[in-house]
Amino acid sequence: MTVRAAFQNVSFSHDRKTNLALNHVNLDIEDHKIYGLWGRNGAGKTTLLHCLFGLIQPSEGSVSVSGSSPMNHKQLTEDICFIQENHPLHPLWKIKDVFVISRHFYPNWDEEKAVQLLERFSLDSKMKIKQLSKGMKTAVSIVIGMASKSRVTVFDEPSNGLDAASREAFYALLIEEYEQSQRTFILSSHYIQEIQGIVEELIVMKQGEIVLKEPIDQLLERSVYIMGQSAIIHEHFHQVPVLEKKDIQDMRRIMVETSRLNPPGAAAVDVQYDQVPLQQFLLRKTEPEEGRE
Ligand SMILES: Nc1ncnc2c1ncn2[C@@H]1O[C@H](COP(=O)(O)OP(=O)(O)OP(=O)(O)O)[C@@H](O)[C@H]1O
Repeated sequence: MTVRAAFQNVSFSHDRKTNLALNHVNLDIEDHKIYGLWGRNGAGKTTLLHCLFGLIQPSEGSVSVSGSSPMNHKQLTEDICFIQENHPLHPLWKIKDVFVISRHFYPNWDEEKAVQLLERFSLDSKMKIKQLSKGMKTAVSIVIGMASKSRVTVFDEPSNGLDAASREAFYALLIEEYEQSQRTFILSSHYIQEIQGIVEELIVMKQGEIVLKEPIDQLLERSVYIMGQSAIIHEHFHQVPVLEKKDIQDMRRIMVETSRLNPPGAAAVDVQYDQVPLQQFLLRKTEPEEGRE
């Protein structure tokens, strides 16, 4: 796979103090993948995306997109499109004006696609931005991202304000576009349940660091609940690192990572295994250290 963008040992502080919003981040973004970006509030996702888009310069390390630094690099707009949450659109513009501006901004702009997608969201190009609801504005920004044809397209909280039908339309569009191109998409979202069926690989941040970058299927497979009699769980799994423990009367349920799970004779033990909802697993994985059991 071709690496389209790379972070090498990137650190960044907003206040030029020791408080690092990005802490020695190393990350490769490959061509033709759908990534999810997840982290708790303040984890560093926006700062990471701003570095990728060249809006801020790392205090340390380097970022490259298609081999060049994205800082003040106008030509890179064909390689990267960043659709922010509440993407800034002038209230007096009509949607068709937005398309004219986008055509100048994105060298690979696909007007036919833009018009087609607008219809999918039941929007009229003559409508002014100020006439649009929150969800309709989000839909316009999604159309920009899709029709930009940029190699790396970032959608920050892409379903902001979208109703169920529009969300479904967005994810269907994303898959269509992904299948017909070599594009890479990054979906930054707090709603992991919504994106987990779409993304191939998940990047998880905690306190400025990348704590996980893994195919989503693998993540789902290796996070398990083990349930059984407390005494049995204790006897057979007391050496396994536990992410979460719950006792109900004489029964115990523990959350573990299977990659670390190798208890002797586990197969013969009378316990039940269950898949952990991804959100629960991620919450435990990103818990502040002192909050962990
Ligand atoms: N303009 C700023 N000035 C000072 N500190 C900032 C600024 N923007 C962000 N930070 C700090 O940088 C860290 C990372 O913030 P960032 O906005 O990148 O997180 P995030 O993961 O996008 O959070 P959220 O999910 O809440 O949007 C936080 O500790 C935050 O307090």
